[in-house]
Amino acid sequence: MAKFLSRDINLMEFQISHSNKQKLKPFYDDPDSMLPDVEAYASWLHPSALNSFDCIMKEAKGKKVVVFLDYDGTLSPIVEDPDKAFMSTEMRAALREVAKQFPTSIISGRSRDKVKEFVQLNNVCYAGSHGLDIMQPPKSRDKKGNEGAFQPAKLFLPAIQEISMELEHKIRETQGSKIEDNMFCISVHYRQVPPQDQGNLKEKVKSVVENRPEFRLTEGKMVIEVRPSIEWNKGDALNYLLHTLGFSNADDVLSLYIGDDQTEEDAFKVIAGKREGFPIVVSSIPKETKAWVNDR
Ligand SMILES: O=P(O)(O)OC[C@H]1O[C@H](O[C@H]2O[C@H](CO)[C@@H](O)[C@H](O)[C@H]2O)[C@H](O)[C@@H](O)[C@@H]1O
Repeated sequence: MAKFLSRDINLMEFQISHSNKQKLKPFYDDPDSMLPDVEAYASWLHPSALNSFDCIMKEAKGKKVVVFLDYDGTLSPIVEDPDKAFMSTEMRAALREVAKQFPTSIISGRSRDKVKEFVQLNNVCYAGSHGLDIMQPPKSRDKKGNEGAFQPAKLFLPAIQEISMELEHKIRETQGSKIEDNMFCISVHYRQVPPQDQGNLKEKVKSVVENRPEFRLTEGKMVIEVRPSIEWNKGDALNYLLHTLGFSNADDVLSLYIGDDQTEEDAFKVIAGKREGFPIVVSSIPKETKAWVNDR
C-alpha cells in the first residue's frame, strides 16, 4: 500500500508538521502557534485518522482511491514568512510515492505556480487560488500535450490587479503587513503586524472592496483574502477534478481530502455529502468541522 496511507510515513508526517507548529513562539494569538489544550483535544468527538486507519483501509479495498491535499499547514508547517513555507524532503518523498499510486491533486489558496515551485513534483495535479486556477490533468490535455488550465475567474484579472495596487498603496505604512499575489486572489497577511494595528489593517482592506460587489473577503490563518464573488470554492474544484479525471459517475471511488484551514470545509462538505471518502482535518486544537477524522 502506498506510503501516504501508512501510519509510519505519511500520517506521521502530519504529526511532525504539528510538532513544528508547537515549537513556534506564540505570535499574536494565532491558534496555530498555541500549545494545544490536551483535555479539550481528547474530548473532541472526531475519530483519529491514525486510530481509524484500519477502517479507512477496509473502505478503500477494491476502490479507486483519489487523493486531494491542501498545501499550507498540511504539506508544510505554518511559518511566519509565507515565502518560506517549504516542504520537508521527507514529505516530498512521501507525496511522490502517493502520487505514483493514486491520482493526487493539491488544491491551495496560493497561486498555482507558487505551489508547484514549493512542491517540485510532476506527477501531481495543481489547483491554485482556492480552485480558481486548475491545471488540466494529463488525460485532458490537448494533442500537443499543452498543460492548459481551467480558470473560471479569468475576466476578473484586470480588476484584481487594480485592487492589488490600491492595497499596496493603502497598507504600505502598516508595519509587518504583506500582500501576496495569488493570481485570482490576493492575500493580505497580518501575522507579523502588531495586535493593536490588525483591526485597522482589516478596515483598510475592507474599504478597498466595499464598493466592488464583484469581490468578497474571506479570512484564513492571520490572513484576509480578496476573492472574486463567484460561486466557486475548493469543493467545486474537487468535483471538477474528479470529473476531468473520469471519476464523477463511478461508484467505486474513494476520495481522501486532507487539509487544515477554513476553506477546506467546502471540500469536506462535498466528500461527506458523497459518503464515499474521508475528509481529514489537520488540527492541533479542537474546532468546528465537517471532517470525520483528524490527524492524531
Ligand atoms: O489553501 P492553502 O494551501 O492552505 O493556502 C492558504 C493560505 O496559506 C498561506 O498562508 C498561511 O501560511 C503561511 C505560511 O505558513 C502563514 O505565514 C500565513 O499566516 C497563513 O495564513 C499563503 O501564504 C496564503 O496565500 C494562502 O491563501
